[in-house]
Amino acid sequence: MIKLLVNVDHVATLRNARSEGYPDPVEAARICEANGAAGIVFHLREDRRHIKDDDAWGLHKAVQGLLDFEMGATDEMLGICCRMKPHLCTLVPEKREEITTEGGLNMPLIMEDYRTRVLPKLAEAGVPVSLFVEPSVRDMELCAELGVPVVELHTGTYANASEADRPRELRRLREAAERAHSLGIQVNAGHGLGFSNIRPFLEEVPHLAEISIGHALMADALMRGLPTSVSEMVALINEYNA
Ligand SMILES: CC(=O)[C@@H](O)[C@H](O)COP(=O)(O)O
Ligand SMILES: NCC(=O)COP(=O)(O)O
Repeated sequence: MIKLLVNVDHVATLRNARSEGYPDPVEAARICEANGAAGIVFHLREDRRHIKDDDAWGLHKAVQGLLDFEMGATDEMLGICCRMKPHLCTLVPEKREEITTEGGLNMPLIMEDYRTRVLPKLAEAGVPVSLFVEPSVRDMELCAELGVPVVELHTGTYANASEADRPRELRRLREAAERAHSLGIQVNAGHGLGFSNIRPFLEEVPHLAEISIGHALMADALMRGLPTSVSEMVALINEYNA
């Protein structure tokens, strides 16, 4: 059963453009859940460019379904996440100068730090961890070595690929999903997905548990309304759950 989690970061982006206090990401989360989303994702960035700490805590209080807290693995974020105890903490590479997350974690580079500093803190707080990773078989094996229960496959390269390159990107996603599943790891996926590209992805990639969609869904919602965008995306995903 594939679940849709909606990322509400860019409700906060719109609010912050004028600092008027609206639109409210917590209210958006309520609407998403009322229209079939299984949960909510937010990314509390170090620079607080969209979601702020109060939003994060407001979401923690309001969300009835799954809450996925995306973050860079800084000591500050680990402290907040360990206090909050969301359903899932998705660790992502974060760069201040990036416009959005540009890819998955550099697995060989982070192994030692995650093994010794990051994962023990989250384990002690009882927070399940997902690593946002490139769809590569090697990286699935490194995730298994770290003992993480969940991965989120980065779908951004697929989402931005030309028609000619899409089959290759879908193959990489399929092979990574198969390897993660065979290693007993839950397969989530996200970044850059939306109505324009999700069908081939759902057709090709097996073992999906949770899909997170933010920017494209919020852009669609601006034109058609959040209840319509969310309920149509849930219905579309459910075609592949049948
Ligand atoms: C991890 C991921 O792909 C996205 O959720 C990303 O964190 C989005 O960040 P922005 O919302 O800042 O673009
Ligand atoms: N984890 C991916 C996510 O939450 C949403 O990413 P995007 O749809 O905003 O690119």
